Amino acid sequence: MREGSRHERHAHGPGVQRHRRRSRRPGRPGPEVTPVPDLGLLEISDLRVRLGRRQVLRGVDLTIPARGQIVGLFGPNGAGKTTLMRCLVGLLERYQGRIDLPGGGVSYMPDYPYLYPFLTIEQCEALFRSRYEDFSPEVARELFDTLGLDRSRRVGELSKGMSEQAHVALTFARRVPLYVLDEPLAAVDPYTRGLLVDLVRRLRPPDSVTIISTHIIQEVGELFDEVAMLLDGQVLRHDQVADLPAGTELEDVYKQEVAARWATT
Ligand SMILES: Nc1ncnc2c1ncn2[C@@H]1O[C@H](COP(=O)(O)OP(=O)(O)OP(=O)(O)O)[C@@H](O)[C@H]1O
Repeated sequence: MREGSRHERHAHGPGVQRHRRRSRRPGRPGPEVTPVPDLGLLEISDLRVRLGRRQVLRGVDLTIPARGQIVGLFGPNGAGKTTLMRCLVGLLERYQGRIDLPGGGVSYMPDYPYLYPFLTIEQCEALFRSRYEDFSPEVARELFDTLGLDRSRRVGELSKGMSEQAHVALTFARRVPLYVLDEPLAAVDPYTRGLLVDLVRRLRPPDSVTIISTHIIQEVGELFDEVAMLLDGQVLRHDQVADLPAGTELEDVYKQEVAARWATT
């Protein structure tokens, strides 16, 4: 939990400019109007990050309205996925450009385990509950029950895949408009991956955005509504999965794009 706390503290740091929802005040009765959905928006404009002597992000532009969709973030090793995610959650504040997030909090799962190994899952759950007002014990219970994770077991005793499941479940048990998960499924077995995918689809808030970085493109292709491909610190392409030609294999698209880009540089 130690890292989670740190992340959350920084997730609202000064580097992140937030898009705020307008509050609605009761007014005089007026003409009947169809309410316009007050959707949040994730908007990244010309994001640039330098780490040491390396220009890691070189002008990332990405706009995603928060409509409950799941966005897959792909890209070869070193493309800048983790760096981009760290900017989004406020862990990396030294950047140029602009980030507007849907107001209301971020639930982040980094690419390494952070739960205290000496706590049971149940105790981790209690910690989340006391730490985050937006934590839903009902959603947590449904996630853990469906996954079949024994909540009385200590985190340190779990297998790698089980530990990943526990991290993912706790991440999604929070009710926030933005979920950011850095390679959450690498060690989870294919059957449970399917279960998790279904759970996330069913349980995510309808006006949220979920961003998941992964190298397992083929198997979880059906998970994503959108895919953004990052290469050399820039967004190479951003597609709605529904707009891709029928039968398109995401992995093939991705490999062709990377090969084409690297052939010209
Ligand atoms: N602290 C740092 N100092 C200098 N360079 C860094 C630092 N952290 C990351 N980098 C560099 O930034 C680039 C992007 O790294 P990042 O971890 O964002 O890539 P990634 O797309 O998440 O890669 P992977 O798929 O391997 O996880 C890499 O070239 C990496 O070496």
